[in-house]
Order: sequence, then structure tokens, then C-alpha cells
Amino acid sequence: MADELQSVEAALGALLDGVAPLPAETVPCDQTAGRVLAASVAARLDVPPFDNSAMDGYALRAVDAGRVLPISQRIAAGQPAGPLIAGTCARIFTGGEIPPGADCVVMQERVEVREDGIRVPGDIPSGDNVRRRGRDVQAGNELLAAGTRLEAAALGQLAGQGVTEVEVRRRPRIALLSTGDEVITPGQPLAPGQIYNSNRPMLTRLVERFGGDVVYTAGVPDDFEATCRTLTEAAEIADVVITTGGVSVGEEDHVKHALERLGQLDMWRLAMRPGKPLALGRLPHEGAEARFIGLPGNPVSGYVGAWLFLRPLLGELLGCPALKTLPRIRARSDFATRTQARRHYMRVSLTFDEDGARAHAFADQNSAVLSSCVTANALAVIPAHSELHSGDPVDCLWLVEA
Ligand SMILES: Nc1nc2c(c(=O)[nH]1)N[C@H]1C(S)=C(S)[C@@H](COP(=O)(O)OP(=O)(O)OC[C@H]3O[C@@H](n4cnc5c(N)ncnc54)[C@H](O)[C@@H]3O)O[C@H]1N2
Ligand code: MOO
Repeated sequence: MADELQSVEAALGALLDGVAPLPAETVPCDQTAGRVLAASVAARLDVPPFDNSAMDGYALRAVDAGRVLPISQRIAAGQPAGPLIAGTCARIFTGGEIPPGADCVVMQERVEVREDGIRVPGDIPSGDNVRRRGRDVQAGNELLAAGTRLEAAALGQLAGQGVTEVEVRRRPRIALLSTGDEVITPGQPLAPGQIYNSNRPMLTRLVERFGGDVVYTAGVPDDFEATCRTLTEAAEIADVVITTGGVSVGEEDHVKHALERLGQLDMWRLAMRPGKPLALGRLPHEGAEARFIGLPGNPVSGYVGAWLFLRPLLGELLGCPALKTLPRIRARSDFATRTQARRHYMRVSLTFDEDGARAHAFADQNSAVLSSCVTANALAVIPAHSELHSGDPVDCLWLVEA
């Protein structure tokens, strides 16, 4: 492969090329939090299903405002309302059905309660404090679009329709392989030269946030045959195989060669910092192919690589547009920096004041310094071969899950 660095855009294009959404499955609504709708859902009910009161008060005809009105019925939420007798009002509570004939509600704080009824102020317009049938949702209209991630409000909308199950995309199955003889699992004592595996829990959580499911994890020793065996096993069950480490140029870095033997290496060496040795490709298995993302071992390179490559890949597999791109925010930098051949994705925290967004960079931007990611909520994108001064505008990618 040529020596020059590949652009992030070209690499992403190669990774997503030919990726189609996964099959749909029917899932009970109470198990669909965070899942992605495979088909749009049409409303079958008007919401609200009947005109109802927005206030505790009295329902009346607007033409009767300004008079003393006897109370002819009492309508609590959940009770059916009878027609309103002309020249009277109905005691009503928030959510109670507006009685046929009434066209407005006066809140109880605005009336004078008397022996013979209530005195209503004269300025009550027709429609006041009435929530019309179908104001929120009309039966037959689209309630939720295909590709919607089912979060709190969408789950509420489904329940509001009495829906109990929906068609969602199968969650992408992810294999997470950690290479490196030095990497061990927390719980074991740390021998000299060893480090604990920070990448696995970090990436597991990102996979969850991006809508995937880690179905396979393994540690891979720095050995070519063992790397091939584990990649083959992972590709049998996963839609996406992720490795960490072992993608650089040392003789203990076996991942690229294993990928070349078993499948296809599409991209390697990207014009980005951190993450230069990131490798992308595919691993065929029985007529299908798992996509492959080889993240560098440095935890920050893995973290940034997951946001830039894994998130859009899961967006394609889930048919979820919100996962495909990160929102961009222009902020004022509070730091100065200079880049060479690679675009720098700097970990920053964005704050907002009356002048807009401000980007604060973590002091140590080294790719082994995971502290820089803990409070970062964005990546400031510094173009290659450029110089940024403090106070300059800088484009930032906001790290939101969807
Ligand atoms: N001669 C060169 N050396 C390096 C180059 C280069 O171009 N020429 N690139 C550097 C860059 S940039 C990066 S990034 C790293 C990436 O190397 P690898 O992907 O091969 O990663 P490893 O060498 O296996 O590990 C790097 C680093 O990360 C630690 N690590 C690995 N796995 C984990 C884990 N699961 N949890 C926590 N930390 C982990 C590992 O111990 C190393 O310290 O290569 C540079 N070298
Ligand atoms: O490009 Mo490496 O990812 O510096 O750390």
C-alpha cells in the first residue's frame, strides 16, 4: 500500500461502502429503549382522543363570559361529560372532557365563587384552555419515522398510541479483541511491564451508546497464527470486528497481515491525529462479510477512532441517520496549536456563554493520555498544515450518541 496517508473521508467512504441496514425484528416496546425503528409507525389514535381541559376550573360557552353561571355538572378526568345546559357552566379538572356545547375553560383562580354559582370575568375567548382532540397527533399521520432512535419521548409517543411492540433493527453484533501480551484484565495482579485493559470497557460502553451489542471479547497474544484464529472466530458471529493495538509497524503488530490473509485491508495509515495506524477492512464469512476496524492500542486513538468510524458504521447498520454524522459547532478556541501532515482531533470541553461556544483544550493531547477524554464533550478539528491562535474560531464535533 502506498506510503502517503489516506484522508479520513476516503477511509470512512471505504468502510461504509456497500453496508446495508440489518434485518428487522419485532420487539416488545418495554425492551426497545435505545433501539432504532426499522419502519415508520403510523398513528392509529388522535392524541388527545377528545377535547379536554388544560386547567382546573369551569367549562362554559364564551358568549356567557362576564355573567354569574350556576354549576350544572362536575367532570373529573376519566369521567364522560354530558352536554352543557345553556346558561350554566361545568366544574372541570385538568384532563377532563369538555362537555358538548362548552367552548372554553376559565381557571378557578379567576372566578368568584358564590351561593348561586360563579362569576366569570368577561374576557374569556372561545377556545381558551381547551386542548383540542388531535392537537398532538392525528390518526393516520406518521407518528415516528423509520430510523428514529427510541428514546424517552418516542417511547412515550408509542405508549400514547397503545402500541405494545414495534419493528426495530437487529442490534449490530460486535466482537472486541484486545491485542497485546502486556494487556491484562482488572482483577489480576499487575506484573512489571503489564497494563490493565482500559480499551475493552471503554469501547464496550461506546458500542452500547451507539446502539450495538458486544457479543464476543477476547485477548489476543502477539502472535500471527493466534491473531488469525481469533479473527476467524470473531467474524463467524459478529457484524463488526474491532481490534485494539497491533496495527502499527513493529514486528509484534500482526493485525494487518492477518487481515490481509483472511480478508481485505481497505485502508491503513490515515491523515489524522490521534489514530494514524488505524486499519479498516473486511473479513468474509460464509458469503457474508464482517466489517473490520483496527484501532490503535493507545486508548485515546481508540476513543477518537470509535467516534469517527464505529459510530457512523453502526448508523448504517441500524439505518439511523442521526448516528451517521456528528453535529458540528463553531467555537472560539482558548488555545493555540499548529499541525503538520495530519488533521488533529483535539479533545476539548465546550462551554457556552453570551458570546456563544468556547472550546477549552485538555493540556496534554498525547494519544496515551486517556484523562483528556474524561471531561471532553467535543473534538476540535484542526486542519492539516495549519496554525490556530487563541481566540480563533474552530469547528468542533459534538460527542453526542445520536
Ligand atoms: N516506528 C513507529 N512506531 C509507531 C508509529 C509509527 O508510525 N512508527 N505509530 C505510533 C502511533 S501514532 C500509534 S497510535 C501507536 C499504535 O500502535 P498499535 O496500534 O500497534 O498499538 P500497540 O503498539 O499495540 O499499543 C500502543 C499503546 O497502547 C497500549 N495499549 C494497547 N492495548 C491497550 C489496552 N487494551 N488498554 C490500554 N492500553 C493499551 C500499549 O500498551 C501501548 O502503550 O504506535 C506508535 N508507534
Ligand atoms: O496517531 Mo497515534 O494515534 O498518535 O496516537
